[in-house]
This record gives sequence, structure tokens and C-alpha cells, in this order.
Amino acid sequence: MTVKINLPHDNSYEIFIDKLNELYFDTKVVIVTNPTVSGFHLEYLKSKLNAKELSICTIPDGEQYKHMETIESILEHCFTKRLDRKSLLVAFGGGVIGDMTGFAASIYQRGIDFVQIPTTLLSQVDASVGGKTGINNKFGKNLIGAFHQPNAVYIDPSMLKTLPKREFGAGVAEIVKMAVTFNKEFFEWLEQNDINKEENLKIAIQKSVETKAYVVSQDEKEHGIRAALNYGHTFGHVVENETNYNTYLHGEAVGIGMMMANEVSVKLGLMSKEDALRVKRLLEVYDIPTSYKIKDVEDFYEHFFLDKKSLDNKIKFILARGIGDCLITDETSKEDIIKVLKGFSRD
Ligand SMILES: NC(=O)c1ccc[n+]([C@@H]2O[C@H](COP(=O)([O-])OP(=O)(O)OC[C@H]3O[C@@H](n4cnc5c(N)ncnc54)[C@H](O)[C@@H]3O)[C@@H](O)[C@H]2O)c1
Ligand SMILES: O=C(O)C(=O)C[C@@H](O)[C@H](O)[C@H](O)COP(=O)(O)O
Ligand SMILES: [Zn+2]
Repeated sequence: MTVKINLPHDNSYEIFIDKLNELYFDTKVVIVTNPTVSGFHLEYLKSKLNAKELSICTIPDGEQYKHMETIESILEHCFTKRLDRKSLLVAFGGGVIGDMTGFAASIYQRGIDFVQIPTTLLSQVDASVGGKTGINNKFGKNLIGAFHQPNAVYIDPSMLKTLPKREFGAGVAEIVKMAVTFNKEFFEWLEQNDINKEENLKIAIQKSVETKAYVVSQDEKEHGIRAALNYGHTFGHVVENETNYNTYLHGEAVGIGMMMANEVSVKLGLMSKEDALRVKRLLEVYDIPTSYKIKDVEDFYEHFFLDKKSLDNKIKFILARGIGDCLITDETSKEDIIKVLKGFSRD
């Protein structure tokens, strides 16, 4: 099936969800990938992809390498292969590869094209769609980057057969995010259907991509509704940063972040305790962590000021309003947030 994402300035593109078809690009192409993904799937991709000239740029695997040095190495590969402005980068991997390849494409000779071929559940349901690209630095997560839309996204769910269970769970967390914020029926469906089953997995990917495309089509650069896709992330990004990007997978940190956001929602009367428990139970089915021990609550809170949603020193939170709806607000009091954070700091 195909999902269309409608954007201004010729930025619209299609997201294909199916077994990979033959691809032909009449230009120089660089596939950016890592040793894990290439070990499993590069031969398959190469059997489908034809280009005028093809090279492979292999970068190290892991969120801890999502930084400027790796971007430099991708750019170096592009210069060495004499890529021009008609050339194309192919992001072949999970969200880390996608975010970095997209960012490199956005700055190489002031911007060249790229396509996404996502290979993790998380990147198939979320990261490959919408054009957020970037890297981390010591100040926080994704603080450097650009909006740069891919020309197309090719989602082949069969590539997920080699994905470790923990990575699968991380992807489920982003699926749950889409359902809690935008789609009550989808959430109920998730409660009743095991997405480890192939036929259900395809439905879950499709529904998530449709949700993301619907949101991004309305608000490409996050001036409004797109911020809702950050539900769980304001807290989750701090968890990732203070554990040095080597303890929790991004999706796991988002799972913890959604639990924190829901505690705020319950405190403000936006969500019942029962609904918060339903979200927790659904995450637990896929072994996604739902608890975290904050060491220093004030320090944790300070991180929020560098969150990209924060404006004029006001922190923005995405709160669930029951299940299937959400509230984007910068009016929560520090006192309320600190009380919730303290609940996550006790033994
Ligand atoms: N741009 C966006 O809109 C967006 C959205 C969500 C997340 N993200 C970013 O995405 C990143 C997380 O992405 P992720 O969860 O895909 O992590 P990841 O890219 O680190 O991939 C997870 C692991 O799975 C391996 N892997 C990939 N495909 C595989 C396969 N088919 N079989 C076996 N192993 C495979 C990878 O090599 C890696 O070790 C974070 O950096 C996050 O910030 C971006
Ligand atoms: O596409 C979006 O918008 C999202 O917020 C998707 C998130 O899942 C993703 O993790 C994103 O990278 C977070 O955005 P950021 O702007 O907070 O870095
Ligand atoms: Zn995310």
C-alpha cells in the first residue's frame, strides 16, 4: 500500500509499504548503513537497486555515534566519490542511520536528495517519515539538525524478521504514542491484537504511518499539532541524555517518558488512573520499561529548557487527554512537574 504525505514547496512524497521493488536511480548513489544492517540485508538491497554509480558508506552502529564526527565521515565519503547536486543518499538502517543520512544530505553542497529504506520497526513506523534529521551533542538529544524531507520512503516489513526483540519493543513504544495521542480505536485494537503476528504487524505499521503522515502534512515544521508526536519525548530525551545514550533505547526512553507525562495528566485531571494503567499494561506486554529512577529532580527539570519546543523560557509538555487525544501546553507549573518527577525518584 502507499501513503502520501502532502507538503508545500515540492516536498510531497510517497511512502511505500510492501516488499521492496526494483529501484533505478539515474545518478550517483551512496548507501549509508552500518555493519549490523549490511550483514543482514545489504545483498538483498543491492539485488534490487540499480544506479549509475553505487558506493557504500558504512558508519558505526549505535546512538552514541549519532554525532558530528560521524556526519563528517559521511560527507568525506561523498566528497571522495565526487557526488554532485543530482546525487542521492540512501538511508539504509534504523532511525540513527536515517536521522544522520538525512542531515548529511541536507548540508552536502547545501542539500541533495535522499531516500529512506528503514529496517527497524521504530524507523518504519516513525523515524523515516516526516523529514526530521539530526544529531545529538553533550547538551542534549537531536539539538543539531534540519528539516529535510526524503524523496520517498520504502518500507519492507520482511526486513524486521532479523530484528532483536528489544528493538521491536522500542518500535512498539512509538506505535503506542501515535495511538494514545491520536487514535482511540487503534489503541483498543492494539490492546486486543498481538503485533508480533505478521498480519497484525503490517496493520500496525500502516496505521502508524498514516497517523504520522496526517500530522506532518498539516504541520511540516512543528509550529503546532506536530509537537504532539513528541508525547513522551520531553521526559524521554532527558532520560537518554543523562544515561549517556547507552542504557535505554530511544523507544524505551519514550516509554518511560509517556509514563511520566501520564502522571502529569492524571495529576491535572486530564486522564483517569485507569487509562494511565491501560497504557502501562500495553507497554509491559512488549517488555518496554515503565519505571526509571531520577537521581536529581532539579537537574532533570533544568534539561527541559533546551528542549526544542521550549520558547521564551517556557517549557512545553505534551499531555494525554484520556486515550486518543492530547494537549500541547506550556502552562503546567514547575511545582506540579517536580511533584511528578519526585514520584520517579523514590526507591
Ligand atoms: N526523525 C524522526 O522523526 C525520528 C523518530 C523517531 C526516532 N528517531 C530517532 O531514531 C533513533 C532510534 O532509531 P531505532 O530505534 O531504529 O534505532 P537504531 O537505528 O539504533 O537501530 C536499532 C538497532 O537495530 C539494528 N538493526 C537495524 N535494522 C535491523 C534489522 N533489520 N535486523 C537486525 N538489526 C537491525 C541497528 O543496527 C541497531 O543496532 C533515535 O536516534 C531517535 O532519536 C527519529
Ligand atoms: O516526527 C516528529 O515530529 C517526532 O517528534 C517523532 C519522534 O518520535 C522523534 O523521536 C523525533 O526525532 C523527536 O523530535 P525532536 O524534535 O524532539 O528531536
Ligand atoms: Zn521518537
